[in-house]
Amino acid sequence: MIPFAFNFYCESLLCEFCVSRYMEIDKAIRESGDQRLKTKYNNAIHVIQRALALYSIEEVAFSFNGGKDSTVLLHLLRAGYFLHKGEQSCSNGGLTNFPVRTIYFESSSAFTEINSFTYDIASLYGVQLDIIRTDFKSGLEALLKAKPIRAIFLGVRIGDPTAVGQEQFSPSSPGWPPFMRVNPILDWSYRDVWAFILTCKVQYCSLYDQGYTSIGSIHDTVPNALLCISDSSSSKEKFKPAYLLSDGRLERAGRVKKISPSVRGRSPTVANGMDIVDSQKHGMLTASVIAVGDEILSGTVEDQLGPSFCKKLHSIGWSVTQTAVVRNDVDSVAEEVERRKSANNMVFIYGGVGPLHSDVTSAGVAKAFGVRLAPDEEFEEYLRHFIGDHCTGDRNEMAQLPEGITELFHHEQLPVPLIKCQNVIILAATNITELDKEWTCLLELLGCSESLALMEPFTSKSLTTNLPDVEVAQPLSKLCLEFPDLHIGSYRKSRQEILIISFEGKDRARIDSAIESLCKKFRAGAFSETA
Ligand SMILES: Cc1cc2nc3c(=O)[nH]c(=O)nc-3n(C[C@H](O)[C@H](O)[C@H](O)COP(=O)(O)O)c2cc1C
Ligand SMILES: Nc1ncnc2c1ncn2[C@@H]1O[C@H](COP(=O)(O)OP(=O)(O)OP(=O)(O)O)[C@@H](O)[C@H]1O
Ligand SMILES: [Mg+2]
Repeated sequence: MIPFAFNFYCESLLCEFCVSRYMEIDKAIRESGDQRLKTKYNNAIHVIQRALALYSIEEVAFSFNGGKDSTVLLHLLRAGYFLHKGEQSCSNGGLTNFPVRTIYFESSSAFTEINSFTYDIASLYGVQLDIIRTDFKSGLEALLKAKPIRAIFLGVRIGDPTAVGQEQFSPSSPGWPPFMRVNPILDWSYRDVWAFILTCKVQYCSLYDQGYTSIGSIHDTVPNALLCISDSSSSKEKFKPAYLLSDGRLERAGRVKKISPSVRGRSPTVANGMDIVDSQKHGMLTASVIAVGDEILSGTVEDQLGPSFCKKLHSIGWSVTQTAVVRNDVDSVAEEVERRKSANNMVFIYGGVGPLHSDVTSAGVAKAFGVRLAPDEEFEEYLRHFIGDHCTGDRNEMAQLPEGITELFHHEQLPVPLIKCQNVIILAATNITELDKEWTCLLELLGCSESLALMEPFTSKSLTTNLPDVEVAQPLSKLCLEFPDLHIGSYRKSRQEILIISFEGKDRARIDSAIESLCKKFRAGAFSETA
């Protein structure tokens, strides 16, 4: 171990010590016989060097939190910076301290071990920490206002739920302050991370020796049960170290799912804190319909599926609370799905399904649920039948589906199964004919289940009147308050034509009472019922 005091000597003596200190990682990797690790290392160093060529040192920052991934990244950045600058900077005496601005979002719900490891490592390697004590978004907003930062290095890896849709260089999401996210270890696996740490013999947080495999906050993280050594004689459970986890895909098994208080303990199909069975009892099930397509937003293509889908849902007694069109962009899809899935019993989404770069719907749904995209063998098998073998390969993007939340529903009329991720159904339809077919299959497959229960149909009546809007407005708003179980709407076909007032609900008697109540407020004959 290099003593902490080394920093002081380094200021004046430098060179050889510094070179060896910065290059010890590079040397360890090159001397190891692990070809895969060498490739991963070279790729990561390449990304770092590219970022350092694109941005000045004042324009980059490193987001460090003492976790294993950011620990790996710290060492890669040290090596990458040295390789980028070459020995010349060492003779300038510039490499004593870690040169990249480093930010740490300190939180009271962090493990004390993580906190102290972060501080210890910072002093050991001369890392000046900028401590931020607000949430990520506002912290970054303030930081970017105060400093010229344009790119931030993160230890995000492809298996992380937050990595969905990201590449090695990914601009921050819409709604976040603008910066480039640089993810040098995006393509590293869990095993690669431990191979690096063990090969280079670098320190890591002690929690990883106690069975923790991925560390969030004290409220959502426990040791990974897969590493538990059952010991019946002792009341205290013991765990093997994190690097012994054989299946890296289960790295997050110790992360307790984040559940919002209103949803805790309820079925995943929840609307406004009321689950589908409650909603059914009250005779109202709600859905949202989301279309994904830049071409709809630019007006190049008219969305015909949305209105048709609303009619179909309405015909089985469901209430559509919202339709939306979003861009072909993972974050836009994720944001909309996240909002809609907790406010409705079901969400239906179409567009952006397929193998093209713009087909991001599955990724957006995965991100909304905080899970990753993973290859789905069953789905791949269907695709193979449908498209042929040329669609498969190492990375058949189309066969990647949100992990752990996806159910496939196959119907003989459909070439590929319908995809359901908890209360979100992804439709592959691209035109009305395909939608009609998918809808028929959906009803056959799910019409008897809670997911798409057939509800009592809506019934409606309309009145027309010559009365001016101003006269009708107030009594009509009062009526809406008196009959909250009805949809009472009013519209005209043009400014010159008569006003139409529509009443819709599930109980015809209630509609009749509402009409009677409105008519009573005006002279006889003011309204006439339309057919
Ligand atoms: C420096 C930094 C930048 C981030 N940028 C984004 C972003 O652009 N978009 C986004 O959705 N989340 C962003 N996040 C949030 C992370 O994706 C993720 O939500 C966060 O690390 C919490 O992860 P956890 O839920 O696993 O604890 C950022 C976080 C950090 C620290
Ligand atoms: N509190 C934080 N402060 C600064 N950066 C953070 C913070 N939380 C997350 N990050 C950034 O996001 C990255 C991904 O976080 P994540 O929790 O997936 O990885 P990790 O903490 O490095 O390792 P582990 O998966 O074992 O927890 C981190 O490597 C770091 O760059
Ligand atoms: Mg972590």
